[in-house]
Amino acid sequence: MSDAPITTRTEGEIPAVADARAEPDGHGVGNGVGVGNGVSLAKPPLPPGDEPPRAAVPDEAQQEPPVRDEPPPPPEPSPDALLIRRTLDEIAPVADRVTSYFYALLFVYFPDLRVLFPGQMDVQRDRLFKSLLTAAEHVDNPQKLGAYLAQLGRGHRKYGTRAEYYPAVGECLLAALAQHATCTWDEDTEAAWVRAYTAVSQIMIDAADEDARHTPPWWLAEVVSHDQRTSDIAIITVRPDQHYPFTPGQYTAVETPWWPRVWRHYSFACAPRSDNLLSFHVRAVPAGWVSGALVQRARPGDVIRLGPATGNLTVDHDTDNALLFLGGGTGIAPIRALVEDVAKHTPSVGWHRRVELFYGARRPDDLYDMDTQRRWEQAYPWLTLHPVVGDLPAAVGQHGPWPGFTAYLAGPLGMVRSGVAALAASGIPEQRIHHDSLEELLYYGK
Ligand SMILES: NC(=O)C1=CN([C@@H]2O[C@H](COP(=O)(O)OP(=O)(O)OC[C@H]3O[C@@H](n4cnc5c(N)ncnc54)[C@H](O)[C@@H]3O)[C@@H](O)[C@H]2O)C=CC1
Repeated sequence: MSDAPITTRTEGEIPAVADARAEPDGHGVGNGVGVGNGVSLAKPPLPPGDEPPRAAVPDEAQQEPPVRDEPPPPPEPSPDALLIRRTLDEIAPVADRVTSYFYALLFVYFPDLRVLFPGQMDVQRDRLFKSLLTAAEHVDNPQKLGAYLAQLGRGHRKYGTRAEYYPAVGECLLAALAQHATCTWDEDTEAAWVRAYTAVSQIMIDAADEDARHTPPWWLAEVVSHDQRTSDIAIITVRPDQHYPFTPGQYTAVETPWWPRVWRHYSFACAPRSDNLLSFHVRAVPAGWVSGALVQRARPGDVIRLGPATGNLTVDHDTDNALLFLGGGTGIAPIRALVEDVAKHTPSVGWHRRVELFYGARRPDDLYDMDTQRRWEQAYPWLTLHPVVGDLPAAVGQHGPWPGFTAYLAGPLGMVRSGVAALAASGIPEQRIHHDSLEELLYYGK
């Protein structure tokens, strides 16, 4: 690999992230279908997967014509799901107004709950309401929904959420919906929402209770180093106050002492280390409360809070597919963790797994992590590094096709979106393209 980064032509500005109502991706809650009797969730449908293996047949010509393994049609939505979606369709054009009304009700009728929310109700406010709606919308997809809600319930422990708060939130949610879905709201709809909300909150409460048996709601972590890489990017290393379990590729929520109750997500930039230290790559973005504080203010000795690790951007070590890693800007952080993870699983001699690593930035100076990657390139014969200045997905597409590869992407939402399209076009099936939930990426690192 030559030292010179690949430079791709960008036609004018790279399109800004536009769609603030991104669909959840495969790691999210999926495509709600099925039953939904309110308090218990239905048996999961069979998971979609690769084409199932066909039995060996000595002479196919003598057999019955083979039955093609078509995916089964999605089950019919339940009556409750239909009613819930009807409400959601009606409120979609006025979602902002419904959100404001919901919080106004919550804080007027339950003022004690105000302290759970940050002073600035920007991102957090959107997230709570979106999560509620997402969960309600997908109440029929028990397998993915169950995992999503359990994660949500566990994640809420760091906010100080308690079981007794759920009815208050539910009451205000339904009142806000009833007030704005005037054409479709009726007794049956209300009953469907009550059943859905009861089921959703019970899963969250149970998951939080179970988690509380063995895990703290948050971790305190002392900053041990602050390495300013560019005027707006820093690599921050922290020491949690107790063992912090996570898998390479995951992320966590971070709160700084300067903006209490404002939590933002950052990926771990390392695999678990024997000294228990964790590192994060942070770019201070405009109007970024937490990112600005971490880059401009945090210094060794400061103490931040961490939520539990979450996310599914993890490498499967039971297969030996070649790996294609795409890290855009500070999105290189989880990719770093994944490369360390692969290195740990790679014997020093003999078998190895091929890794193609694309690392992109808008300007050469923004390739702030080249030192580490050059070291890797020299140490790991199985790794090929492709630094890219400019449009990363276009560069990856130009180097393709990539049949047989499994891909991992991390970076700006627009890059991940167009990266997925470029990889799909270059021969990688959708189920082998991994990235964090697009909805989550909206709130990353702000
Ligand atoms: N798990 C994840 O996916 C992680 C995501 N991030 C996110 O990554 C982002 C990194 O931002 P910066 O460092 O400012 O990166 P950046 O804006 O400098 O872009 C990095 C690379 O992505 C390309 N790119 C950017 N927007 C694009 C678009 N719309 N279409 C195609 N290519 C595009 C750029 O050309 C460049 O090669 C942050 O938004 C952060 O929140 C950060 C860490 C982990």
